[in-house]
Amino acid sequence: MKFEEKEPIEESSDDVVLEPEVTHDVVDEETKPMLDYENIKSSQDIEVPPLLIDQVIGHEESIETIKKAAKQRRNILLIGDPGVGKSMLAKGMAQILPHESLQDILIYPNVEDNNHPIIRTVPAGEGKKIVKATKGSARGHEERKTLITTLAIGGILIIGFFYGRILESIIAAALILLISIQIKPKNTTMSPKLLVNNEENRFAPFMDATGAHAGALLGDVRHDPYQSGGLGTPAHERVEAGMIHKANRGVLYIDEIGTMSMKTQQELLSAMQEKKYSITGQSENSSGAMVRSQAVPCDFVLVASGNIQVLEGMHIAMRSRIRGYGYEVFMKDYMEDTTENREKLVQFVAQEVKNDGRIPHFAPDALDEIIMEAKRRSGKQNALTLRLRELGGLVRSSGDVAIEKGADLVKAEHVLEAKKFSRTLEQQIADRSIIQRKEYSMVNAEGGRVGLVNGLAVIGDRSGIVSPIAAEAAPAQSKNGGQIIATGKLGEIASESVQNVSALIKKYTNKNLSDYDIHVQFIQTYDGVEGDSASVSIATAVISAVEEIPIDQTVALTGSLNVRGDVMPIGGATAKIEAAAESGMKKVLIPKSNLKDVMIEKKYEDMIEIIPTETLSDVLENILISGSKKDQLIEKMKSIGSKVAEKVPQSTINNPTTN
Ligand SMILES: Nc1ncnc2c1ncn2[C@@H]1O[C@H](COP(=O)(O)OP(=O)(O)OP(=O)(O)O)[C@@H](O)[C@H]1O
Repeated sequence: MKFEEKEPIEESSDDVVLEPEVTHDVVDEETKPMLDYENIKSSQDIEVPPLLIDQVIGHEESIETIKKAAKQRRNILLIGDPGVGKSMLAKGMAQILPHESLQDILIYPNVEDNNHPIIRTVPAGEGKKIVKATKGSARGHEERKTLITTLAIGGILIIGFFYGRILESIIAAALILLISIQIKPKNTTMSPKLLVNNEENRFAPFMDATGAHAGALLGDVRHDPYQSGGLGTPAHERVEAGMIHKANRGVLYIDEIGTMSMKTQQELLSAMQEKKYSITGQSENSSGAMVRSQAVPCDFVLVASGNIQVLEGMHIAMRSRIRGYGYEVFMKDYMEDTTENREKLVQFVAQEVKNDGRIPHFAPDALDEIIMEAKRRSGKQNALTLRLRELGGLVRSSGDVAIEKGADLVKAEHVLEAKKFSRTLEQQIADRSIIQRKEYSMVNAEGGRVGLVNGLAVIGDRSGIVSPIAAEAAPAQSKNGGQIIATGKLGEIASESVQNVSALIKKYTNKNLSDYDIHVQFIQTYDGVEGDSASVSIATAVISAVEEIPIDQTVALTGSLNVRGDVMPIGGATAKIEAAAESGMKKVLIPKSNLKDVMIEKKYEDMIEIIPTETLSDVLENILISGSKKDQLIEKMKSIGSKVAEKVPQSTINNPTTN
């Protein structure tokens, strides 16, 4: 890794203009800057590329595909997590589509069939001129008509007064006025409406149709209550273009396309196929439904996006169309932690500051802090998160703190303060639950207890929580064998875990779980707690209950157990370890394969010992309180384990899969 190979600060510090102040409690590398900031005093010195596509960070392959697609005008399906830059890529694509061929779309009345207005396309910028010219000449006619009418009425009234025929002259004047209102110069009724105007567009249009209803997407015709007697607004004046038409020769972007109704997707599909789509009133009860324009061009590139579940709600033909005439792109949620990518993150900060326009630029120590946060949020040792919308939130709130403190530049301390108060809801719930649990002594951080284990879970994206699990084993009540009774919100997971470990328990303890009724309870669980990583904890609690060996309450644990007793990797290792430390635990057992993901804050390093585990026997050895029962159990497990290892080649044993 380039970063690992970087020289330590001692050797390069002479060259650093602004040396990062180390006033904070970040992980390991706090004593050396994350980057060599030799030539920059702050993020202000970083050049922000003018084109949006060049501002997208960490998605080089996706950008390549987008560029290729833009050249050939292909459709794109972007699948990825929220906030990784899907809509940014789509906007960027619009900027690189050829814009010389943009068109304005005009709609004209149809003298032969009023309800079937005529469509005409002209080069961008011409539309407005045409409308202006016809409106100008119509205005001239109108003015002449008003002048003639005024003169005629005035003349009649004067003659009437002169000859003493006042009543007759007023009636005649009123008649002339009525006739004049009814007569519309041909130019007024025939002047077109500019349906789509691309006059001032420097780039191909980008239309975000996310959540748009059918009318907004496909176009609509307004209702007109005064249709009879020629008093109503002419049909062509009531026609409104849809986003598909405004996106003509540009990009139509739809996020979460799977949530769109099948009917609308079907219509969208036919618009994509035909590249033109007539506008009609979307409401059946409206007079607009009688109007149907000539086909309006809608030659757009579709960029659809969403997370992987979006595919379920997507019309099969729509997906096939994208596959056949475009590309599917799966976007990454992290990038490798290299010097180059760290530099890109600095560029990202510069972009966010520029786009926000209200916050100061970032000093090198604050940039370091952002890079460190990107590392932590990735949840992996050698990675940087690409969920940049959320990281952008931290950039903005750090800027707000700096402004509040009257600082010219954002410093590391401002980022650290922003991190404290811009915690997610889940983090706040986790914090509060730790305090609450301490207050009510719900988490045991001392002594030994049979059947009670301090499991660890994650709520939301990255907030750890200690989740105690209690198990009780009683002789089976039914002749047909024991039951697994799991209470709490994770009942299903508990049952599955107990079933999975029953073979192991039989093997290691010679006890048949079907002779027992096993009660498992997740104490005080919250909605949204993920439970995959609870299986090691459940197995430990059950074995402790069955064998009556107490569990060390100063130890917390996490890990996923397979049916052979191997401890498999889990997610959110860092958050879980930090939660265990916050709750007063002295040790934490984590899967060995997760060691590389651990990036706990410095302050926790002395608070808790991290013990890697590979097998259930490693776990039990470290968590059960010593005594003859424990020694017997561990010995047995080890002897069985070594027999298995002798029979099965090592390569087949160590074949972990991620849960
Ligand atoms: N890869 C990236 N490079 C630079 N900035 C990014 C990137 N990803 C996200 N951002 C920042 O986050 C903001 C939001 O990103 P964007 O709207 O493109 O995300 P998204 O993937 O479309 O999210 P969602 O699916 O929730 O709509 C962008 O405007 C930009 O400021």
